[in-house]
Amino acid sequence: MHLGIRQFKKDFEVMAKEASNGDHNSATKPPPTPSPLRNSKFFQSNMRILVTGGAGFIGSHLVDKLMENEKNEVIVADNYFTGSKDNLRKWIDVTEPLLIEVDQIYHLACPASPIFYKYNPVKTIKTNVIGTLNMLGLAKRVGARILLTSTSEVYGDPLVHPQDESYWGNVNPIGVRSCYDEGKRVAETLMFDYHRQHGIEIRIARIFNTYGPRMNIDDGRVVSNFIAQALRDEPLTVQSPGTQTRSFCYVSDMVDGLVRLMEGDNTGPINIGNPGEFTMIELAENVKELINPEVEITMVENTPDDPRQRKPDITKAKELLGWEPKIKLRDGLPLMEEDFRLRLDVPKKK
Ligand SMILES: NC(=O)c1ccc[n+]([C@@H]2O[C@H](COP(=O)([O-])OP(=O)(O)OC[C@H]3O[C@@H](n4cnc5c(N)ncnc54)[C@H](O)[C@@H]3O)[C@@H](O)[C@H]2O)c1
Ligand SMILES: O=c1ccn([C@@H]2O[C@H](COP(=O)(O)OP(=O)(O)O[C@H]3OC[C@@H](O)[C@H](O)[C@H]3O)[C@@H](O)[C@H]2O)c(=O)[nH]1
Repeated sequence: MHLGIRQFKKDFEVMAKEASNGDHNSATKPPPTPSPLRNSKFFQSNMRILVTGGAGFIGSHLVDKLMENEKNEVIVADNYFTGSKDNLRKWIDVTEPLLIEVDQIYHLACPASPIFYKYNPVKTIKTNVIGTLNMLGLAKRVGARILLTSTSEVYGDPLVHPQDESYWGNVNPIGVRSCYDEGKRVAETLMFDYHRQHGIEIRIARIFNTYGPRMNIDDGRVVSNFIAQALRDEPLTVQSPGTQTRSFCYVSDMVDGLVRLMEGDNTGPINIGNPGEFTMIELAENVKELINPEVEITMVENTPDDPRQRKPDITKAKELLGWEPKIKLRDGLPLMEEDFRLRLDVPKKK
């Protein structure tokens, strides 16, 4: 039986007080001893897992998956900037004081939609840098394994195609996206420095564009925009030139990949994404055909530094995790449509 989910509204600046980083330790320090609680009878049968950003889109699906295992106890830390309590409502059945001893940390907290991460860029970079530092401090203190959800945006506007993990990227360090992409690059650096210096068990997933039910209707990312527009009979806004590409992964495939990475033996970074690549015009045409053949497609202005191409090389994920995505874009879009129809109250025409 699971003990229920403990959920608290938390910001990493507050969390700083709880997680001692202990940066005075030298490079020769042996790995930290896992929390002694791990060996107790109770905790052998119960894995305690912290999910930061667990009220968000990917995070809440990950929580659902982790809660399928009745021995797991899941704790969520989220400040509800882009996440919502509704995403977790079915799990909130127990309110207890927070146990800050955990075995695993899935560190997702960070706004992911460009509109939201650019809204308060200083906060975005603080979340990525200070937030990750604090979670690493917590991992170090309790001996937990920590997984960071990094991003394909670490490759910037890539000059190598498709992108494999050895590519160092082409990122504008002073651009409007850098709070996010440079923020995630520093987060990766911190993960590896804590691993090398303090022996922390780390996992890094480089997530490529993920879509599915529960995305915020007005999240601003392309798949949710197009589906909401198609259902509202509004033109699909393709940002120019429309030939830029993305590769879209369905959320259940993503969550499966994240759990495999956490449970496996490889630190990563490992690309997790679906290599099916589409231009934004092709995506709009697919949404039009599948959801609303009457809807218009219109070309609008783009934002600065928009990557022109993006497609994961997933050789590493296949070989090291035995993972590959199962759900094609044309099968995933109708699943998301169903969820958006319910939330927008637009029934399917007969
Ligand atoms: N969805 C994608 O396509 C994608 C692609 C690459 C990487 N990622 C990464 O995966 C993670 C989850 O993405 P998502 O799509 O679920 O985004 P999301 O915006 O739906 O979820 C992010 C969650 O983090 C919370 N959060 C933000 N700042 C916080 C802070 N300072 N303290 C506590 N909580 C905070 C938000 O309230 C939200 O619940 C992010 O780290 C993102 O960078 C996502
Ligand atoms: O209405 C829209 C929105 C977006 N777009 C285009 O669609 C493409 C994808 O844009 P999105 O805003 O969905 O997302 P991006 O690919 O730019 O960034 C994404 O990928 C990396 C992740 O870390 C981020 O979470 C996510 O924001 C871009 O080329 C953008 O110009 C449209 O054509 N129309």
